[in-house]
Amino acid sequence: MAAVALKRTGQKMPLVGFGLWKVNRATCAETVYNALKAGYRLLDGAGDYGNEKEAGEGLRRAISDGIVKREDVFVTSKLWNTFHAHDHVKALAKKQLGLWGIDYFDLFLVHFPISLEYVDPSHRYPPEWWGDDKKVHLAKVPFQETWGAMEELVDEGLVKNIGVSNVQGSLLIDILRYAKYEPAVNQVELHPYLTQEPLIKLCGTLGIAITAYSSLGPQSYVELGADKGAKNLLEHDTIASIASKHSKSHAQVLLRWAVQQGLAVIPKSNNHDRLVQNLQVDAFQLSDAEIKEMSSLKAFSHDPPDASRSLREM
Ligand SMILES: NC(=O)C1=CN([C@@H]2O[C@H](COP(=O)(O)OP(=O)(O)OC[C@H]3O[C@@H](n4cnc5c(N)ncnc54)[C@H](OP(=O)(O)O)[C@@H]3O)[C@@H](O)[C@H]2O)C=CC1
Repeated sequence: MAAVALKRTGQKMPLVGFGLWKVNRATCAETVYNALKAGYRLLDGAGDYGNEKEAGEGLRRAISDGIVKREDVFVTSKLWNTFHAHDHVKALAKKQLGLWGIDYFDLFLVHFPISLEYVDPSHRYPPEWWGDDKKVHLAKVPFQETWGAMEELVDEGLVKNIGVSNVQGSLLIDILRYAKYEPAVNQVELHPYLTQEPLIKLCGTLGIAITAYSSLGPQSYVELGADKGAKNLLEHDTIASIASKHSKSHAQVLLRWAVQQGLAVIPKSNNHDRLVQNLQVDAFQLSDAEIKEMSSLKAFSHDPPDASRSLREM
């Protein structure tokens, strides 16, 4: 499977992985087991997804059945916004590793570059480990403090690589000024409606790999201009026509568009046939003209996610 070598460690990150957001908790262990059996070698989880325990069960069952070894699977997890303070970072990473039942993450990302930190000292470790936003008082933790704690996770062997998510250019450049270990990955929303060209260029220059999420299109495409003719990307005529030329599904064409640009993708599906189909994006090639045509759909794009937007959405 195609992979990208991460800076500093040189570890290979598969370009196609399995996303765990909204994977039903009740069937998550089975889904993860089946994803590994089907050939996925990257699992993209997060504390916020609420299914890491079940994902870990699926992974450990696949290991004990001899389908994979731990070192064959690239496991990503993320630090949620309420745990940016120095002491919370390690506590959370350890808690999440415990849920998975593994002793290291291949990649640990700061989920959003905003912090909603508990300021009440009696809530040093909040009762609900993913946080109860009603009890949170906004207390901005300087990103440098969070990043320093992320670096300590590397030094202690709890994580192999560290990175960020939903980060735009200015903060990336800021991190480089104080980082002992530069971010290896930036995970962002990226698809033909939100092509993120300046960010791709910047990350390319800095040697930071990009993982694209929502590759099959934004969930909120209506906000992007349904009134101006914007369509669900999966149903867009341009995608349909390219897919039919290659005898591939619309989803495969959307995933191929990213992978062919060297971007990793992490499609999620609760449906086994779609899960299998999403892995099969290596056996065909889009032409440069097709990539360009798809990228031109960005006419309906919205501003990249930023801290204020993310805050509003929580
Ligand atoms: N860092 C961050 O802030 C974020 C990270 N992510 C990560 O990215 C992953 C993927 O992103 P996500 O936004 O979930 O969206 P995707 O683009 O992967 O999927 C969107 C929906 O498309 C459906 N789908 C999947 N495969 C196919 C197919 N072949 N044909 C038709 N429909 C299909 C799925 O429904 P069904 O299950 O019914 O198949 C799914 O709910 C997440 O699981 C998560 O790991 C996501 C959002 C934010």
